[in-house]
Amino acid sequence: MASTLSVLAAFTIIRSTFNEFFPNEIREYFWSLIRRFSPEFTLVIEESHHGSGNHIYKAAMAYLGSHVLSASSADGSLKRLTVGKNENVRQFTFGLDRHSEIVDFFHGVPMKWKYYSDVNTNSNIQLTAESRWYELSCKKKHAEMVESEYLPHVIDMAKKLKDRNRMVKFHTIRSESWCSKGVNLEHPMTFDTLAMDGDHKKDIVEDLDSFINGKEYYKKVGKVWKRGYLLHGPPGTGKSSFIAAMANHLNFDIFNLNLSAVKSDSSLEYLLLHVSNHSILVIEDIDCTVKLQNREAGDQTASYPHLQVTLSGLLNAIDGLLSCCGDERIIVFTTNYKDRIDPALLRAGRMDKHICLSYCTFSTFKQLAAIYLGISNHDLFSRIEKIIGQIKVSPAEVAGELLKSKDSKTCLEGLIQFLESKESQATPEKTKPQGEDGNNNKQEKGCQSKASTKTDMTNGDSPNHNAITFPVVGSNAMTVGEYTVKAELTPILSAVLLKHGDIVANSTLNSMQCRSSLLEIACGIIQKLQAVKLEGITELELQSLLTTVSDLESVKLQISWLHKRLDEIIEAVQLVRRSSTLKEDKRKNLQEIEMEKEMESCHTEKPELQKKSLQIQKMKVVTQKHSENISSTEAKLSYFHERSLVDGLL
Ligand SMILES: Nc1ncnc2c1ncn2[C@@H]1O[C@H](COP(=O)(O)OP(=O)(O)OP(=O)(O)O)[C@@H](O)[C@H]1O
Repeated sequence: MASTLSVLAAFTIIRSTFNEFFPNEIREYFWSLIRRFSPEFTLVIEESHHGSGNHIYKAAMAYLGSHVLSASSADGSLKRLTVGKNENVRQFTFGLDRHSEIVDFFHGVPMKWKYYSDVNTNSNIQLTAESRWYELSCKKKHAEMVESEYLPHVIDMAKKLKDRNRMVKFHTIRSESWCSKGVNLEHPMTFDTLAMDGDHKKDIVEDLDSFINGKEYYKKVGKVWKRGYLLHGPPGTGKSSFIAAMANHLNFDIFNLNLSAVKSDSSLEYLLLHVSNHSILVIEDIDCTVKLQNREAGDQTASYPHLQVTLSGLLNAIDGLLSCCGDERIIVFTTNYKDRIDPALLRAGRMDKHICLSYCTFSTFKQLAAIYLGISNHDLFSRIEKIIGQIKVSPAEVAGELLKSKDSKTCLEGLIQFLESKESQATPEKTKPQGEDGNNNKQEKGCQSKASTKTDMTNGDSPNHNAITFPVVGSNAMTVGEYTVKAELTPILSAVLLKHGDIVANSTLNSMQCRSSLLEIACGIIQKLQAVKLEGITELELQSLLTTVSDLESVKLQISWLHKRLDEIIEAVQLVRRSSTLKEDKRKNLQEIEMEKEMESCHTEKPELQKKSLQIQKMKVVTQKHSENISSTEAKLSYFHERSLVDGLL
């Protein structure tokens, strides 16, 4: 290589001396003669090609940029390099300086690259334009290899280098189209810092890698190059963190699609059509953002009539448009309730991988301790192991405790206290809701949730509110058909029997007295819901009602419709809480932005200014996300604000 370069250097000197003494026409003639008899051939790769950007030029720039630094330090022949960086890349990018040369070896064949630029001045219109080009030279006998192998290799490598170095962007929608630029996603989560049980992490990373390296495979088997992931599990178990880790691993942009802000199926199609390649399309809380409730569970439209995107609209958009107008795309759905999603959405080919992120096990805790505290063992671990297996605590809660101090012992003691207080707050076995997150009575299928006997009720409800009394058949009883219930409940019972048929007909209890009591309890729940507004009932009260409904279902009372409605109301109550937290966060953020702006005006030094602007930008993004979440939450809540809690049930 050294000798090749010294020959090249000598050749350059002769060439420039020659250029000084002879006019242009003679020089041109001379070089054309040389070229005719030369064993070499040269490709000129100009910056623009037929009036538009030349992809090969751009690829050469990126490809050579990755070689120049090592070439210059290897033999010192390259004395001048260009270097640069902007907000769209992670690392410095290097390049060949004007009239510099580099030799790249491909299958042992030297490929000579030289970079040129020239300024052309048009004196008539006083316009100057710089033209830039690369010249790639090699022996004529390798011309075919250059075309069929080397240039594709340069393009392929350039793409990989570019993908590796680009900043991951986060895109959101505004007024039903994607915000134009997206913001840099500088989320630090990676698969190394994400705690997960067992070998799941390894499997997932392998799955992602085989997906991005699978272009040829997908082509061969005639499949569109896309993959769907369903992330399910209770709040705070790392679903969003998982998406960030995915984006960082693949260096893919995230397109966060808030379906409740999309007004129609055709708007959805438009949005999906404008998601770029090499990206992750995220649809969070899929179970409650569109009319996608499990079709088998009954009428969907009654539940959330304000939502516009339909299940078939979503299926069409995913299968139709994504299939033919994009490449290398990942689509991620998240939900806290997998069993509420229609099976059509979950089938392989749409959601290829279902990943459950569940409550913290001892193994997850140990990973968090290693990540947050840098320890793999401690005397206090055995106490934590004992409690953590008994309660439902999310990794987010554990991580929060581990962040409180830099001292491991203090953190672990704090965590033990926290776990113990959760354990003591939990509702007793008899009234516990059975759902995975303690808020939903259904156990998530396919999710390794812990066999917990406790529930997390952190909404400040007093345990006394749990005591709901039901009417008992007494002297003021009246009959409806064969059943006798308290007089005030007869209108409800009549309406129930009319709308849902004889819901007690299949009950395992045979006596009319028992059956009447079951009906009376069910009607009592409806009466209770009729009498209150969303704000007038606590989550704990609702959980208690739900437990009763489950008991009634266990003796085959057909009231899945009531169960479903209670689930929805509980979710709405949680949304109310979430909405007020978001509003508070947003308020604080806006305050902080104002303060940062003031401080920005006090800083005159450029780096400080940039830092402040960056902080403000980040906070604006968070605030924007909060606003979107608040409006989607309010949209969901408006249904219950405008109606009775039992609207449509009777
Ligand atoms: N598995 C995990 N490993 C490491 N950290 C975690 C994990 N799960 C949660 N965390 C921590 O908790 C925080 C909140 O978690 P995250 O937002 O990812 O949960 P989520 O499941 O998306 O919650 P939600 O359903 O409420 O949106 C994260 O920023 C992270 O610090």
